[in-house]
Amino acid sequence: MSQPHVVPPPEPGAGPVDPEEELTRLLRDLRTRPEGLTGREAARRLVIAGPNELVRTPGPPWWSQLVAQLVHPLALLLWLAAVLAWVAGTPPLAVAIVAVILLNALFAFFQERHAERAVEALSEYLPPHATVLRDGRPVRVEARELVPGDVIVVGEGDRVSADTRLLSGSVEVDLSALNGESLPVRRAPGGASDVPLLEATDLLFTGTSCTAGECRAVVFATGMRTELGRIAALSQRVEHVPSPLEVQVLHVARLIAVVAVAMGAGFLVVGTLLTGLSLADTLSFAIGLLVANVPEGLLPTITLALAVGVRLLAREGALVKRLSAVETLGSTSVICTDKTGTLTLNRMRGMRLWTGGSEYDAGSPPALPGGRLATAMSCCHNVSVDPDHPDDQDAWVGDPTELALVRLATALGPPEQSWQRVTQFHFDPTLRRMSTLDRSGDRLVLHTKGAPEELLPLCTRVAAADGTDAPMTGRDRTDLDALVRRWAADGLRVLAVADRPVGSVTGPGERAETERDLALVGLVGMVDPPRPEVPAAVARCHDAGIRLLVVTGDHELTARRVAEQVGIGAGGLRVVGGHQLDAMPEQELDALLEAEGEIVFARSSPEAKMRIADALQEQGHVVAMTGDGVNDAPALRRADIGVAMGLSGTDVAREAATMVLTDDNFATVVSAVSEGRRVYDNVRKFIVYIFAHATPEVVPFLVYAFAGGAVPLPLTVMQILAIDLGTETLPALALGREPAEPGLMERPPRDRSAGVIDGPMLARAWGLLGGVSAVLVTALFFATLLAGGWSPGADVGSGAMHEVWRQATTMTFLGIVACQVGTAIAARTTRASLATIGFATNRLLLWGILFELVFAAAVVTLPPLQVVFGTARPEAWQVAALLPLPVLVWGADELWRGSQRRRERVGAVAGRPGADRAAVGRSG
Ligand SMILES: Nc1ncnc2c1ncn2[C@@H]1O[C@H](COP(=O)(O)OP(=O)(O)OP(=O)(O)O)[C@@H](O)[C@H]1O
Repeated sequence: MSQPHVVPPPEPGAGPVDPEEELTRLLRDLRTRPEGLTGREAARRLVIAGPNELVRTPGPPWWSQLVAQLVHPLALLLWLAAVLAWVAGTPPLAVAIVAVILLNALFAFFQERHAERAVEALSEYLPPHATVLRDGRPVRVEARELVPGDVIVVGEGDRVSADTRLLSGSVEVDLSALNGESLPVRRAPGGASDVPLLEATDLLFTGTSCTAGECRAVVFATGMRTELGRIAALSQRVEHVPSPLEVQVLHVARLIAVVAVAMGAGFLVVGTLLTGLSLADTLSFAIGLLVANVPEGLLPTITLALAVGVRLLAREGALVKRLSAVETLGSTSVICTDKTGTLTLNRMRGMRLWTGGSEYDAGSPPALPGGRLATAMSCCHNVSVDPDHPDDQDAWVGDPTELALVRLATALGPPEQSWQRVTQFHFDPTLRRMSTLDRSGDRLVLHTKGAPEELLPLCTRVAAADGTDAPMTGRDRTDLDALVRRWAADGLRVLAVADRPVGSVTGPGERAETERDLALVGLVGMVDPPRPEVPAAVARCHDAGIRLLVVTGDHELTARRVAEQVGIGAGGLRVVGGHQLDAMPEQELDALLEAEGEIVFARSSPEAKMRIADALQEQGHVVAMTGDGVNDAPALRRADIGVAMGLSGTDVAREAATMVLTDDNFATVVSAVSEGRRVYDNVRKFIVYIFAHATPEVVPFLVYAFAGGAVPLPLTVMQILAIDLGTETLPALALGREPAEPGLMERPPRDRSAGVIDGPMLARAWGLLGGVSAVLVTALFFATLLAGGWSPGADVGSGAMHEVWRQATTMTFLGIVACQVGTAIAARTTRASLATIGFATNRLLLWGILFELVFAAAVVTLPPLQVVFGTARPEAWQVAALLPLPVLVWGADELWRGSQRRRERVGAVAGRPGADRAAVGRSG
């Protein structure tokens, strides 16, 4: 025999526990019983043993994160600029650039920490839960409250929250979290004890999940004393994986940096050869171009915008696990949703009843005390009833379908005998039925319920009103079929209920052998009303060009009716049955999915979800897929956005999903898509804003360079720094918080392959906004020079002309600031007019602009800053000349957007709404 595996004592003073010792000894060592602990004892142990939590391994220290910000490629470029400035004999400039690098790194560092915390905080919204016996009763507690000695109940889809030894029942578990092995293994009490701990067949470990079955197990280790805790190197930190958006922007930023370097180097040549400037002058000038073009704050600002999106989504009931999911959500083009609980309320109520050959209204059921239907319904379920208040139906906990059946059974009248469960065959979503084997005295009866299509073929007899069985004839089958279809067409979920006396107990492996030769005892039709908010959410999807597919386990007609009730398939609805889909070749499925209209996939299996997701993705769609069961996990992983249900979903599905809905509501998926679109739009808005300054900063330089010495330098490098890293920062951040633009959910989804930065957007930023600004500030520069008596070629190096030149560069600086105010207001919308969104709807931006103005005023009026930035106090007429600038820049853009909207309307009238709207939606 191998060494016993000894787990450290659960509490000080107690002896070590060997989880594989004989069960009674283990229970004694843990000072517990198969009925578990009392609530008071558990509370006491919690204080001593501490919460059942894994201590997180710390990530890299804060300073290493900060250093990383100092050495990323764009920062290295700035370091290069600083060195060049030093070499060129302009130490103040070098110092200024180093200051910029440091400030920039700090800014990025704090933004990223902020973003990380936003994602980490999500785990607090969704604490794992466990069902534990306390005072002999199953209660649901947070997993952190489990203590050694607790007896927990583990069911299908649950994540195991502590290291435990099985007491009763049997389960299949997925150990992949511990050993990477993805095939589920069976665990049951008993078994050899001389195997490695992880292979013991009667132990369950933290982090594994139950894929089938149900069991009770006693906790022998919690928190860091568990196997998972011991392998504590398993870091649980949320890693920041750059989102596709960030990667794209990084590429563009690098490209721009290369262009900036090329421009700087080019200017070095042009400047020295053509204009006869000194090398030092051209060098500092080239540095200016470089600094002007490098989009320093862009990446951290995007990360922050995504993190803010994550937090807002959490408030709306959608917990997103990855930052990048926010942007993917925005491009969702197909939502595959299940029906029960997502489109409907998942509040089942029995409506109709068929038994003994007659149909009844379930509201006034026949009194059938001891009837076989009532007996079967009250035996075949996993609803838990509070033993102290068995009649309090509101306190019953369980699957809504089963709750409805148990309530109906109670209304029909209590069974004559009391029944004890011997074993059960769990509800299997592929077989669509469940059975229990129950004993009453020496009678052993199998009770089965499930989808009629699955159960009726297994029935050979029908129970008559007097309780006797008659053979099921072909005629019976036709009539029953018609009845099921009639009820389903009214939107009812129909379940068939059957029984069979059994000779002897069979093992769980013999399901097919046991579930046969059944007698049908009744049919039940249940209603599950649609959620009131769903029709509006469906309409929003349709406006937004998002297609909806219902993938449900329910009957075709039931699913069709519910889909129609909420407006799915208003423009054509096709219903595909499970068998039909299974037999469908891939090309046919592709053709079906490519065709117009919406589809209900009824009686579908979890595997079907995978097929559908795959086919849609291959067609270039971005697919959001909802699911709640264990078997849904692969499809949830496969979809672009796997959406699990927080309330009714299993732990396994929640883990596989990218997004968890805390309210299980379809409408929340749609809100999340809208939030994703908003965040993506806002990222584009601040890119437009940040890029727009490049033209007015570069053009004056080019004028200077190509004037061959006749025109003095219109803007100093220090002034460029004051704009890029001073005045402009807060408005850019504020644009990331812009509210959703009208029409956000009325345009088609973004093309999966469309870049965040595209031609039209650059044309708007550099050409329109930047171009107008460049003309205006250059005019202002010349106007100031000419008003001061300057003539081309005049020496501005000293004397009165030097003062005039300082004023002129100050006006270029202030002109760019004023134009950027106009740009910020223009960039707030991509298509809509300012009037439709309202001037004051982004308060943060107004504060940002105020900061910008105060900062600029300080730079030109405070003497120490005047020295640093080479500025002069402007005169009154010059300040007055700045006032129209924001209006002119914004006005030009407003006119352009107006013309775009007109074109779009014309396009819509011409019958090409999609194409044109898509183009406009993409243009910056
Ligand atoms: N607890 C149960 N016992 C027996 N049969 C059930 C039970 N729950 C559901 N069924 C049957 O199995 C069918 C499929 O159920 P399943 O839970 O897989 O899908 P669903 O909840 O109807 O659909 P959706 O995938 O839209 O949530 C149901 O239509 C019903 O006939």
